[in-house]
Amino acid sequence: MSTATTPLVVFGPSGVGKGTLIKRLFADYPDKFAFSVSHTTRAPRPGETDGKEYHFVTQDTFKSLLSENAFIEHAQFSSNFYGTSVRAIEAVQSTGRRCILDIESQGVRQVKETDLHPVYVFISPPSMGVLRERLRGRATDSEEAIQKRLATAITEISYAREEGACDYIIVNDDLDTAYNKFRDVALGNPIQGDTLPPLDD
Ligand SMILES: Nc1ncnc2c1ncn2[C@@H]1O[C@H](COP(=O)(O)OP(=O)(O)OP(=O)(O)O)[C@@H](O)[C@H]1O
Repeated sequence: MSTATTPLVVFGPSGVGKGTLIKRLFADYPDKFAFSVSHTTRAPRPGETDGKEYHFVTQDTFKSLLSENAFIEHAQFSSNFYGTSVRAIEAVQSTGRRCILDIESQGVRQVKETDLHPVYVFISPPSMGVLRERLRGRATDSEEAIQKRLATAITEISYAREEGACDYIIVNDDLDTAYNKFRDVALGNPIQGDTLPPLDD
């Protein structure tokens, strides 16, 4: 299968730099990569267009799509449902682009049950201390929200330690070094992956 048809799943704790890496990839290769458009039951925010940021659907529609196995992964955040449909991935593939999925380990586990067979990349922080500093430096969350994200980070990291959880581990310490590795994986070039740091600090 060519890389244009094999999706790339990117996961890792919140604040590790997934968005930073993906944004740079999209900027460098605007015609090669894209996110799929997810479904959500949450209301559109001002400026959001149906089919662009999300496919906005009702709870009933979401449930019927779910029962038709339309989603390769889905999750609930507060009272809203979010899901990635097979068709949304196919829509990206039909443009000749590689589909990038930025999801949590809960979603990764679900994708593993499907016949999608993507490439899985785990983005690791160099240490828990650095992750904490990045979350604080981003200054988008309260200290309480940061503590919650750090607790969730433990779940993400312990999943990455499981046998066969990921094809590649990239430690996002120096951004350019991590990006070069990430770009190579995204372009379908094999890399020497990193080993997971102890992350016991
Ligand atoms: N290698 C790096 N060195 C220093 N700072 C970095 C590095 N990579 C990312 N950052 C910074 O860390 C912060 C978190 O990055 P980012 O928002 O991309 O994380 P994320 O994994 O996408 O988080 P979320 O899952 O919550 O969206 C940002 O302020 C970003 O600029």
